[in-house]
Amino acid sequence: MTTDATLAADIDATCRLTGEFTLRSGQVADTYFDKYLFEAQPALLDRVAARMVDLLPDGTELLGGLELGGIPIATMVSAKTGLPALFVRKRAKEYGTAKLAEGPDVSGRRVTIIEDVITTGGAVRDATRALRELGATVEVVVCAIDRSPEGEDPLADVGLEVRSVLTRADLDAARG
Ligand SMILES: O=P(O)(O)OC[C@H]1O[C@H](OP(=O)(O)OP(=O)(O)O)[C@H](O)[C@@H]1O
Ligand SMILES: O=C(O)c1cc(=O)[nH]c(=O)[nH]1
Repeated sequence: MTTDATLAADIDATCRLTGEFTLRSGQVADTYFDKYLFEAQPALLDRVAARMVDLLPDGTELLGGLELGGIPIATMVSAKTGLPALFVRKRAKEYGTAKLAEGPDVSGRRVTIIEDVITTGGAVRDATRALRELGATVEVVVCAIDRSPEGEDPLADVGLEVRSVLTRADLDAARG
């Protein structure tokens, strides 16, 4: 098990923006965690990925990184574990291989989704349904930041367990 006592404070100091932000869900928030600001820093990305390795469920066969922000994280976790990565598009490409999930075939494989931020769970829900339609078994998402309302289980409706490196409460508590 990796311990990283300052990760929450370091991510918060790097990523927290304040202002008025329209989120993917259409919600308007006064706080935004810009994941690209930690993903762009290899040492921080490495620390987040190290924590994710500990959170991966046994039996994971493929790491499904969601476009766009989940992809660098999934790649780093893949490098640490040797598990193959998938690069999961929001929409299938309309030419060439026309794939939604780039990389190995997912049919019959156990995919753990790797995501950057969860707010309502909408993006992860869409990807879960799409991967299941392709024949994957999807039971767990590992995310860097879970900012969904405390005590709620945003993906229970699709039977998905959320495992997060950091919650909104962790980031608020670590705020300098
Ligand atoms: O839980 P939700 O309410 O769906 O919100 C979280 C999603 O919103 C962002 O996606 P966006 O499309 O903005 O991200 P990208 O920059 O990774 O493409 C974020 O990366 C999550 O995928
Ligand atoms: O819900 C979102 O769209 C969202 C929230 C957030 O804090 N960071 C992010 O990248 N997306």
